[in-house]
Amino acid sequence: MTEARAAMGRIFRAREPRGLGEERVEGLAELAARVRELTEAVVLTDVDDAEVAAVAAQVAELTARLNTARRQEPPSIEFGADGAFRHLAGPVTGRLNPIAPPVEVAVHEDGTVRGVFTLNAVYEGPPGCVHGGVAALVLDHVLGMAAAANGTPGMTATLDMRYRRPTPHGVPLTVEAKAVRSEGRRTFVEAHITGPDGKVTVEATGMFVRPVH
Ligand SMILES: CCCCCCCCCCCCCC(=O)SCCNC(=O)CCNC(=O)[C@H](O)C(C)(C)COP(=O)(O)OP(=O)(O)OC[C@H]1O[C@@H](n2cnc3c(N)ncnc32)[C@H](O)[C@@H]1OP(=O)(O)O
Repeated sequence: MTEARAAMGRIFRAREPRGLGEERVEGLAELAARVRELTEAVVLTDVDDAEVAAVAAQVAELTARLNTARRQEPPSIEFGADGAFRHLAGPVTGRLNPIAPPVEVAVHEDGTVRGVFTLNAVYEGPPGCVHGGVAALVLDHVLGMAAAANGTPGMTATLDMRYRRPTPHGVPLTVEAKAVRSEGRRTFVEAHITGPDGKVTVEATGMFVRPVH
């Protein structure tokens, strides 16, 4: 973990953000959670047209309120109080990003990254199933985290997916990733998603290339 932190620090030193502060993080995470609920409600609502129009007008007002003070960029990767890096506004694990499920991840001492998450109907592809591109999004992210946990963070150069069986939505899923080897600037990582029955639904391998600095 220390090696991973050093490597991440080297890459992000130039744009290491000021931390948001835990109180602000919790406030923004609460806002993102409410917007996630709103998004699901929009996808599933069956209220009448007048109510849809009224809610749309109210949501536009709320968006305008948030836009009265805007950052130039979303919060980037930073180190939390526990020393682990966190991607607060990322689209997979980011608690501050309403489009992130979010996947709750833990990085273990041996470099394995494990996450638990539930994808609701917002992420549907085929009826009742998670969209394959969303599964790829989740897997790419945890593969990247595992490359970083290995002390060899990098950009995704290749991503191979094997969709073994449909991934159901609305039920708890787990994801696990681990770096298997590094050669020069390249790190090879494997990952999979498991359904609630313990069966693997999707497998992925990724090759990550460490940027030159
Ligand atoms: C940056 C760190 C982020 C960490 C965040 C962690 C937490 C968040 C997790 C978020 C996770 C989300 C992550 C994301 O979403 S990352 C976003 C999605 N990925 C990208 O946008 C990457 C775009 N591509 C590039 O930037 C460059 O092409 C890269 C950096 C990949 C290589 O360009 P560069 O010019 O620097 O490299 P090089 O040409 O000197 O080649 C170097 C070596 O690599 C080999 N090679 C290269 N490409 C390929 C290929 N396609 N297949 C097979 N091999 C390939 C090449 O043969 C050579 O090997 P060797 O001859 O040395 O043996």
